[in-house]
Amino acid sequence: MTSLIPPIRLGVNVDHVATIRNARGGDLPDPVRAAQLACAAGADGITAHLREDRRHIRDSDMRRLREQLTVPLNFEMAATDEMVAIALEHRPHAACLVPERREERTTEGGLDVLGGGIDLAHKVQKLAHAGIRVSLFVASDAAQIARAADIGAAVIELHTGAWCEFVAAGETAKAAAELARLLDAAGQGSALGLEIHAGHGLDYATAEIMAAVEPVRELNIGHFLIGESIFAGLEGTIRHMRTAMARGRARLGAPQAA
Ligand SMILES: CC(=O)[C@@H](O)[C@H](O)COP(=O)(O)O
Ligand SMILES: NCC(=O)COP(=O)(O)O
Repeated sequence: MTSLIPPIRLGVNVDHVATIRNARGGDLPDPVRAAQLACAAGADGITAHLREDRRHIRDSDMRRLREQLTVPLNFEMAATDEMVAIALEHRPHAACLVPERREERTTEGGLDVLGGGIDLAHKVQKLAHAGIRVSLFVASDAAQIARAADIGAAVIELHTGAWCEFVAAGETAKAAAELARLLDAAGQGSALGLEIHAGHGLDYATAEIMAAVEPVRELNIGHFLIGESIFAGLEGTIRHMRTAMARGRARLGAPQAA
């Protein structure tokens, strides 16, 4: 019997290989080498976020990733004219539009799709017309998700950061409430015809849980994988993550409790 469970992809985010490189300047460790190793170990795609302040990924990294990778490249970018021009130059497989604040330590909250108005809609259309699959990085907010579908995004990536923080802090009630919001958002987005991705702050345990959410088709994971690879190596870490995701996905095919 063939399985009807849709597969789930793993996108490996190599930003924080560049963070370590940039701590000393120079060229090592090379995020492109990490991307190639990640692919050899089972990543389905690579994600890189070219921040406006270039704190980790550099313009030359984007160019080299685009030239040297054979798997899909997911270019995370702020919704600015500068980043749209760079995306149009490199034509990655996907562009994920994310909110960006210079003073933040990492991406806080989702993109304000409603507040982005017609300007954001035009940017989405421009990228899509160039053959780039457009994803919007959003919070679990029904109005923002509805607007993402209205302006022609193909994908939403749900921000799992708050949920992961509650899980890590042992705040079980808050974690359960946030997970319920993520599940609702995944269901809503899928019903609107959007492909659903999820990411931010995921580790083995939280990725396993997300992999068991049927509409979720891709997880993008970086900080945990790069950190863990110090202890277990990048290849071993990615294989371990794939096993955790497969275990979560397999639950969809298991008999459900009455
Ligand atoms: C959009 C997102 O959740 C991640 O790609 C994140 O931006 C990783 O990079 P930072 O750690 O710089 O936020
Ligand atoms: N879009 C999320 C991503 O690419 C990775 O986020 P993180 O695992 O580095 O927090």
